[in-house]
Formats: sequence, C-alpha cells, structure tokens
Amino acid sequence: MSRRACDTLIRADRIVTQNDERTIIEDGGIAIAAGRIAAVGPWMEIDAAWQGETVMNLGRSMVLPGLVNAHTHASMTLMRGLADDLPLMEWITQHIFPVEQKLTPELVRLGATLACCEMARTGTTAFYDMYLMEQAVAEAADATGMRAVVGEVIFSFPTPAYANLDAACDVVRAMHDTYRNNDRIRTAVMPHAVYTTTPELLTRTAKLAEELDIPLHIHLAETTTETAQCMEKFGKRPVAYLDSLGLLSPRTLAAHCVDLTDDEIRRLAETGTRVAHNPESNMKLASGIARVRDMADAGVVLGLGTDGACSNNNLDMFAEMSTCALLQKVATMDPTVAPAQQVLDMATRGGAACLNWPGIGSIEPGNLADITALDLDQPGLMPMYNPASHAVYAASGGDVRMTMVGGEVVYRDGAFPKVDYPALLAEVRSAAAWVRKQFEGNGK
Ligand SMILES: CSC[C@H]1O[C@@H](n2cnc3c(O)ncnc32)[C@H](O)[C@@H]1O
Ligand SMILES: [Zn+2]
Repeated sequence: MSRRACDTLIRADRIVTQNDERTIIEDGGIAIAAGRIAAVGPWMEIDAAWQGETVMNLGRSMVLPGLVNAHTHASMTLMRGLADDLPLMEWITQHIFPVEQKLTPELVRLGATLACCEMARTGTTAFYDMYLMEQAVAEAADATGMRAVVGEVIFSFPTPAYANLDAACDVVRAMHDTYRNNDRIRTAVMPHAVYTTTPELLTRTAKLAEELDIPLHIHLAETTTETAQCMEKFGKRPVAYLDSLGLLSPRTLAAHCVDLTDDEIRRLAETGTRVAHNPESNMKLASGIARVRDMADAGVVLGLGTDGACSNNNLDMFAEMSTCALLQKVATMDPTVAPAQQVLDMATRGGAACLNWPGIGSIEPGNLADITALDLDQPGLMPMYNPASHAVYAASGGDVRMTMVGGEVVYRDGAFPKVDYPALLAEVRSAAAWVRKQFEGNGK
C-alpha cells in the first residue's frame, strides 16, 4: 500500500490527545500536513499510512496539546520582580500604571518577545493578551510563531496609544484590519475593568465587539475592593453592573472572577460568559480564591491563565495547573476537588473555548498542529503511571523539550528557531536598566 505524504511525522512514547474520550496512545504517531493534524494513532498504523518529509522521533516523551494561557499581559515580563508583595489596587495604581504610561512600542515588543520565548519554552502555544500598544505584542507573537488573541487595553484615561475613547476604538479597528486574514493572530476588544472605565465606555466596547464580530475580554470581580468601589460608584456589584450594560455573553472572557456570589455564578453560566482563572496572581496579590468547583458545577466554561509576569512571576502553565489544583483542595478542604484531568482540561480544551478558537486544545484529525512534548526521562517525571497526574502535579515547564504551533517548531531542546535568542537577552538586559530606574522614580 502506498503511503500518503505529509510534512511531519511525530513519534512519542505517549500521546495525551485530550479528545472527547481523553484517549491516551502508547507508542503513538501524529501525521502533520499544512499545519494541521492529518492523523493520530498508534505509531505502527501512522507509519504504515503516512510518509513524512520530516520524522521527529521524540522517544521517551509525552506529547500533549499545546497549553493555552487564557489571560496574560505578555510585555509585563520586563517588570518581573519589581513591585512585589503589594495588594492589587496599590500595586497597579501606584507602581504599575505610572511606569506603563512611559512605555514605548519597542519596549512592549521586547517584553512580549521574551514572554513568547518563555511560553514556548514551557509548553504554551496560544495566549490571550491585553496590553497597551498591543500592536507590538501582535508583531512579537507573529514573529516568534505563537498563536494569540490580542487586544489594546481600553481605559477611560489616555494612554501612550490613544487620547480618548474614539481614538481607542480606532486602534482596535486598525488592528482588526491588519490581522483579519492572519492564521495565528486574532484581535479582541478589551476594556480593562469596571474600576478603570465608565458605563459609556463599556457599552461602546460591547457594541464594537459585536460590530466587528470579535471577542471581548475584561478583568472582573478580582477583589472585594473592586466590588466595594463598583457598589459605591454604580450601585451594583461588578457582575450585575456588566450584565446591565450587556457585556455578559459567550463573546466575553472575564479574567479572575474571585468575588462571586452563587447568583453571579449562575448568571455567568446562563449567559455563556467564559472565565479565565488566575490562581497564582490571585494568591500573590492576595485577591482571594476563585470558586472553581462551584463555577464548573454551574457549567461555566473555565480556562486557566498566568496573568502578567509581574503578578505571578512566571508564565509557566504547568506550574499554574499545579497551583490551581492544590489551591482548590486546600480552599475547600476536599482533596477530590479540581482533579488532575479537570485542571488539564482547563489548560487545553477550556482555554480553546476561552479563546473562541475551535481547532486547538486537543490532538485530533483536522485540528491545528499545536503540540508540546515533555521529556519523560527527567528524574522528576519517573516513573509514570498517570499522564494527566504527571502533567498537573509532577511536570514543570522546564521539562518541555519541544513546542510546535501550526506544525512549526517554536522551541526545541534549548533553541528558539524563530528568535535570535542571544540578541534578545542582550536587549532585555539593557531595557531592564531603564525599567528599574522608572520604578525607583516611583519610590519602589
Ligand atoms: C494595559 S493592559 C492591562 C492592564 O492590566 C494591568 N494588570 C495586570 N495584572 C492585572 C490584574 O491582576 N488586575 C487588573 N489589572 C491588571 C496591567 O498592568 C495593564 O495596565
Ligand atoms: Zn490581568
């Protein structure tokens, strides 16, 4: 029988497909053609049916769908480790915002490029990003080969990217135009939060998202302080306030969602609003613990995100999965809560739903070839009985040996084929001196 041609054949000891049946294949193979998964199955069958231009034998590796970081601010890598150990409102208003007002597109691009390397290095293939001068983030994601949903953050005050709301909407439209035919970069509308916007701004952004038929992303119910401010200013709690302005829908991804009542959880589920859970950021800023079990039980679509590297302080989704599972157990004093498979689902299939991006989050024929591989010969991954447990509790991003987006390798065995990594490091080192000076200027 003649074999069908494909671009790449991958062989690995274990393939965790994350398909509907959560099939795990031993000594498996994946055939990749034109950036998509053409076939997946036992290596004997794949090898018999497919002829790969390149054959990547990953040996004792566990292949997984690329992880999806459902909420981040990539460029904040440049501020990693500055302004630690503060509560959200003080951290953001007194330390972060003043420095962000002085950022340039070059710095935003540099921080995002570093973030893309960190994400590729730690098994993430797609991320949902909100920042200022986001065009530069889009360019970084495009150049490094990553998949991203990007959006210019919209505040009710001017930023280096726009002077007012009309101009902010123009920035969103222009980015949407630039990337409308891009396979890996999509755009979304991103009002920052209820405490940095106005009702008019939120209504306008919801209309813009509908008009352009793109998603909307916002920080929501992150702290009890946010709730108190929202009550005082608008007479409603954050979820009811967004609901009254028409912002709750399957188009919307809400980050954090920590301070929620039972009714609010029901409302998020009813409206199909997706939630990006950010446990490490919530812990570091002492924002609280999101009610993951209750949200999942109510049917809320859940993804997992790191938030920015300044409130985490890394972009490692393997670490985030572990934290998510452990935090839920201690919060509920129930070790059965947030089991490994559910948490792995959040970081893969759930993330795909949060990004509104069908075709990622599982390894199945027809899906995009977004794949990562853990090195099972690492001492911390020996022996292996349960792959989902390994991915969530035992692995760290440092165990990743290969990451691929749309069939293209973005990280393999210490190398970033699409990045001049030594040059990037040199640039980051010199930018760090400027960043440190800005923070010193803010009394930190
Ligand atoms: C300018 S883009 C996004 C905006 O959000 C800020 N940010 C980072 N982490 C958080 C968080 O946990 N809650 C609210 N806002 C956050 C970031 O510094 C940017 O200003
Ligand atoms: Zn955030």
